[in-house]
Amino acid sequence: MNRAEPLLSVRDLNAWYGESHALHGVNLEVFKGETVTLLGRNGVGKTTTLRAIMGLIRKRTGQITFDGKDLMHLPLHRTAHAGIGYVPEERGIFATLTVDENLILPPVVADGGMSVEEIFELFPNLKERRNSQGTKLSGGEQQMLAMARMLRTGVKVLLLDEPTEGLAPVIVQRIGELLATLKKRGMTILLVEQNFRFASRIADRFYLMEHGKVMAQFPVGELPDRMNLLHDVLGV
Ligand SMILES: Nc1ncnc2c1ncn2[C@@H]1O[C@H](COP(=O)(O)OP(=O)(O)OP(=O)(O)O)[C@@H](O)[C@H]1O
Repeated sequence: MNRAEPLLSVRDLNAWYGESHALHGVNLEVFKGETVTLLGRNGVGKTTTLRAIMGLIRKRTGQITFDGKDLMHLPLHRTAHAGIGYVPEERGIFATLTVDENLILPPVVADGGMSVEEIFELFPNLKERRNSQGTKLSGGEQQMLAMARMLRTGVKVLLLDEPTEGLAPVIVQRIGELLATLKKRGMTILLVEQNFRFASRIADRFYLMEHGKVMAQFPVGELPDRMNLLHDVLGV
């Protein structure tokens, strides 16, 4: 795959919750090794975009291509197997299982995933807590575990929904460092983030969403020129 061919491509994506039309033709692309952030106010459709890519919203139209595969026509259980790791906002840690058990539960979908020992090198705090139950973890530890367990599976892209939400600044910084390390290791990341300062430090490119569609996109280098727009749209 070369730079001209995106790893993930979304074209004219529409999605509905019952009769409620939530996405109105989203277009976006993520290239291999990029960190791309979806920005936008509450309710503009960022989470819905991730869920529609994963196939968790079945009432959808448009085209979604990942690593050369057409995701629109895959059954739900095949989407994760195609190599996309989704970390939802609510994190989805199994409360009654230990850190170790949570880590080994998701099935390996492709070669190239990290071993549990490699994961513990990257997340030493999880190693210390390896026998603790999910319920006993702090919010930051749960977020790290939710990300860490995807790394074992060999996924090629991570879809992360607001990984810093509700976390203390020092933990937010730690998550930023982890994402930078994953990026150095070649991981491709599509991030939904309300914390603009956090996103501006780690993203290569931004998509700004409004009313269920992308209203602007720009690389990190254009951030200074886009601050007025971001101020108007996001209030930052
Ligand atoms: N389960 C649902 N049923 C019906 N409508 C929904 C559902 N989830 C979201 N919506 C609606 O779809 C629209 C897009 O919501 P979405 O959660 O994708 O926005 P968002 O940009 O991720 O915002 P937030 O940061 O608040 O999650 C909103 O109008 C929301 O009210």
